[in-house]
Amino acid sequence: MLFTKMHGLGNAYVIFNQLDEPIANQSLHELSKRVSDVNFGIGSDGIILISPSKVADYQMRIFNEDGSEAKNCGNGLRCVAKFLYDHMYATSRKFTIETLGGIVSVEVDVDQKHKVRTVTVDMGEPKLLKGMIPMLGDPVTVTLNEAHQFGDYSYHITAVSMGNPHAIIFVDDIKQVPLEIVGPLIENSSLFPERVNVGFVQIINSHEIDYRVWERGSGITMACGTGACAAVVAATLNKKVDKHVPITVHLPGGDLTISWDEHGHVWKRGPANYVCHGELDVSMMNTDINPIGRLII
Ligand SMILES: N[C@@H](CCC[C@H](N)C(=O)O)C(=O)O
Repeated sequence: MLFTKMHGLGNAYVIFNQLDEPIANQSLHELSKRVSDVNFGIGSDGIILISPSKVADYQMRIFNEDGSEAKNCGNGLRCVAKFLYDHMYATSRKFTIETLGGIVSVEVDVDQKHKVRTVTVDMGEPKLLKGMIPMLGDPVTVTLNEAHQFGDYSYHITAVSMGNPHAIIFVDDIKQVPLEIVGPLIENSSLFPERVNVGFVQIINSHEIDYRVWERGSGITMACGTGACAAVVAATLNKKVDKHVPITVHLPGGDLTISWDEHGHVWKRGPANYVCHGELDVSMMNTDINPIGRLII
């Protein structure tokens, strides 16, 4: 099985391209757990599969490090767009990608050698109703700065779905947040029947925020694209940043530019990068031995 490891601001995914040949029949949940393992696998925050689509130009599926499948992945979309354009599957700079969370449009920006530099994604409209997150409570109400207790910690939550669920919490000092403790507490809270991604936001000024994330199914990551979008939506709803202007989101892995426009769509622009291409020995995946990626650098 050929693979490409890529990252969006340090949020790393092992990508399997099924456009020419489907990968061997096996549990994708198990594959993701094994491949993502940093000691016995390749090491990543999850895996992504690119396949043909009946309703868009391409299809993307994403599995977290713990093997669970997610409906969307903002950083993964930029990686997939770069892969498709650089490898000449996509011949136009604009194309569409189907995710379980809906169809998104991407537009690549290329350098002089015609390689993708940054990708802009129309992430669509955020969903705010509790029933759409999903979150316990009246399904037709919005969770806006709502107080909740998680073990010893009390936080005010704004809930936003970007195809996948995010709980956004504003704090004065993001560095003081014990993310490895409160992340899993909130992720697995009974408030969120499908678990939740947990993002902490510190407002820098009206067009700049700091954001740290605990991802559902992957833990602390260097960046989360859908989470950055959710953070800007939550900051706008809570009147903490300017409306309809580009907001710079500083993440541990780098910056993203997010705009929530007057038509209700969230736009995300940022880079995507390669780590390596390699070959995974499928026969080893069918035994108890953990997979080994043979890297072709
Ligand atoms: N890192 C991703 C989100 C990946 C899925 C997420 N952990 C979930 O389970 O919803 C991004 O960049 O958006």
